[in-house]
Amino acid sequence: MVAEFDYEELLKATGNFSPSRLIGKGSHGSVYAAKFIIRNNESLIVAVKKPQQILHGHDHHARTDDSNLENEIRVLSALPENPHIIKLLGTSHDSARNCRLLVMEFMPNGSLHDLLHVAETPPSWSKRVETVLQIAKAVRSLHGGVVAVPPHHQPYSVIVHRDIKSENVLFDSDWVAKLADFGLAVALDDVDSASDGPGPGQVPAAAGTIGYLDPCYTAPSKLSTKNDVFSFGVLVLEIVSGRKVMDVSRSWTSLAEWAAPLIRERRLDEIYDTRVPSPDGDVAVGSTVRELLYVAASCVSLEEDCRPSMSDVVGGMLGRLVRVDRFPIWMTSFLRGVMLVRIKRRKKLAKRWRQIKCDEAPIIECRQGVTQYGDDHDVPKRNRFTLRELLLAG
Ligand SMILES: Nc1ncnc2c1ncn2[C@@H]1O[C@H](COP(=O)(O)OP(=O)(O)OP(=O)(O)O)[C@@H](O)[C@H]1O
Repeated sequence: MVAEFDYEELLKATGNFSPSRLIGKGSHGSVYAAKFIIRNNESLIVAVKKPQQILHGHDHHARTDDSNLENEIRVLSALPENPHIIKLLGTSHDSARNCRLLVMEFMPNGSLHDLLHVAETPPSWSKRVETVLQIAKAVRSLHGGVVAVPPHHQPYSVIVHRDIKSENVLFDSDWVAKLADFGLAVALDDVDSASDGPGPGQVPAAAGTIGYLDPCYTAPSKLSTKNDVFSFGVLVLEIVSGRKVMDVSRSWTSLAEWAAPLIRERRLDEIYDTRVPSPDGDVAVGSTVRELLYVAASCVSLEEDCRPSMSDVVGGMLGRLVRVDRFPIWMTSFLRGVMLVRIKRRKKLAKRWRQIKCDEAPIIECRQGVTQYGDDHDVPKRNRFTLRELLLAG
């Protein structure tokens, strides 16, 4: 059940949708910050998305184009909560324009696009790795890859986002990345793959953003989760290289076309973002970033069947990547060493690397030959270790 916000209150909270409250504009709508005073001068800021007005006919009368926004509301309200997917807070009805508005959590730290291409300080390698993993988890959950669905959630349809790009990855106040803009998303259960064309229940026309768009998605009937896997691969290349996905000022125009041959020839250092020191300066970070590029190369393969599923991507990353965000690299490497020693001693654990927990904060997630995927809470307790336990076991 989606909460209903009073339109008059939204008007007040956005200063009548004042331009000073405008935080972003897309091709389908404008997003405003709405400030509510809750109690004792405490305020809560939410983001409100309003559909675009388009000029229509000879007399150029304004008409509201709310089809994308209605689609976004439908998809977001059907999704279970996920820490890496933008949270829908509710809707509101503008009776004058006869359209609905979407109210969602406010993401104060802007988009990944701005962090990569506009911010003065480019992100560290650890931030990049963390963001890739968070987005991979978000897309995996859309594709239905989460095997352990909490009991209060209904199983849900496979959803293809169709517009995965750095502009649609937003950061919350803790710099956690979340996937946003579900205007083009399609629930595969809702469409009849036998019938192309506009209208409810029919497969929508192919759509997406140039540069991220899967070249195999040439007709409505080619709609599949593999389209998102391709866009995700491009996004990873963008994150590692710090380059824009389309750049007409260069000899190449598409990032995927430029990077894929370099990865095949193992010329990975030519792809790294040169604004930050090479990741190869640290063994753990270097191998992690190289791993990301191999994942990206398989995602942007022109053979759809060669692309991994998002479950494979997340599982592979959890199995091989070292999370370097919470502790210095030397500490994660040290803990990895300690864990290896313990594994040798305890044959029982040898085949089942899972996760090292440090005072309940996961720092290394390792899974080998294990096909069960899921978030941190899915990992059985007996395979968790605290820092104290590891040091005592040393
Ligand atoms: N919850 C939010 N918090 C903060 N800023 C946001 C939020 N949602 C969107 N924005 C900003 O508004 C911009 C436009 O939003 P969005 O991409 O959802 O609109 P759109 O019309 O669907 O875009 P597109 O042209 O990609 O279809 C985003 O790029 C982002 O900068």
